Amino acid sequence: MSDPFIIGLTGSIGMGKSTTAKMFHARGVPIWDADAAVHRIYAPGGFAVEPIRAICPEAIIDGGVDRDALKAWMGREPSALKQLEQIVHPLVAEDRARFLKETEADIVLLDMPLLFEIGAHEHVDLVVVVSASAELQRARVLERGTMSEAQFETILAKQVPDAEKRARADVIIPTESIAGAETAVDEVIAHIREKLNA
Ligand SMILES: CC(C)(COP(=O)(O)OP(=O)(O)OC[C@H]1O[C@@H](n2cnc3c(N)ncnc32)[C@H](O)[C@@H]1O)[C@@H](O)C(=O)NCCC(=O)NCCS
Ligand SMILES: Nc1ncnc2c1ncn2[C@@H]1O[C@H](COP(=O)(O)OP(=O)(O)OP(=O)(O)O)[C@@H](O)[C@H]1O
Repeated sequence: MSDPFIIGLTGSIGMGKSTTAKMFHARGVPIWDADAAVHRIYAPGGFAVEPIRAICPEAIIDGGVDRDALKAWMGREPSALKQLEQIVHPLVAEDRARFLKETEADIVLLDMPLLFEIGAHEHVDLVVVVSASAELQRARVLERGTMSEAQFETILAKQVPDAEKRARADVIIPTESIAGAETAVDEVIAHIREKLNA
């Protein structure tokens, strides 16, 4: 089996990556989801549990990494996110490499919030960015009720700005509406299939 065509899907927090990734999945494109990989390594027995215990023992609850405890730690320790990333990112990269090695599909999609930040855009065949207005983004994230405004700002400040992501994208998928995003997803898949069959 030859290497798959790799779509790198990214977008800032709350811009609609997961929703758009599901649209690709519904059209037969297998998905690797970076946030889901973090959930796997944070679960009881996961690869991140012991390394995180070493830097923040109170974040380990019932054998797994507790996100609320991590967020509380981030609130009082400015270097917390950086320390976490040093543990999490290499483990997530290993998870991604396993997925790419094992897949038999001709097209796959990597759903990666930090595609540009970690330089992974250089290893994909097409960079797809989901984007909507900053107002819609903020409203959607705060509506979820899982993050405070301050936590949203901390994460946002760490991410490559939306305008820069748009400028670096091969394709932008607008996520103001479901129908608009679905049309754009159909176009992306048709374009790739055309290229693969040429
Ligand atoms: C900060 C934490 C505790 C927040 O957990 P919570 O369940 O509330 O949110 P969730 O994990 O769903 O993240 C929401 C979104 O925040 C953004 N985000 C998360 N971590 C980071 C980061 N280190 N840098 C920039 N953006 C980030 C992503 O867009 C993500 O989709 C959690 O995201 C975490 O442990 N992050 C560190 C690990 C990491 O770097 N993950 C990024 C993907 S590899
Ligand atoms: N095309 C769309 N049309 C309308 N609403 C959308 C669209 N895409 C996403 N949404 C809504 O926006 C919110 C955020 O979407 P989603 O969870 O997919 O974003 P995300 O980029 O994966 O977020 P995060 O980076 O925080 O993990 C959700 O409430 C979702 O229903």
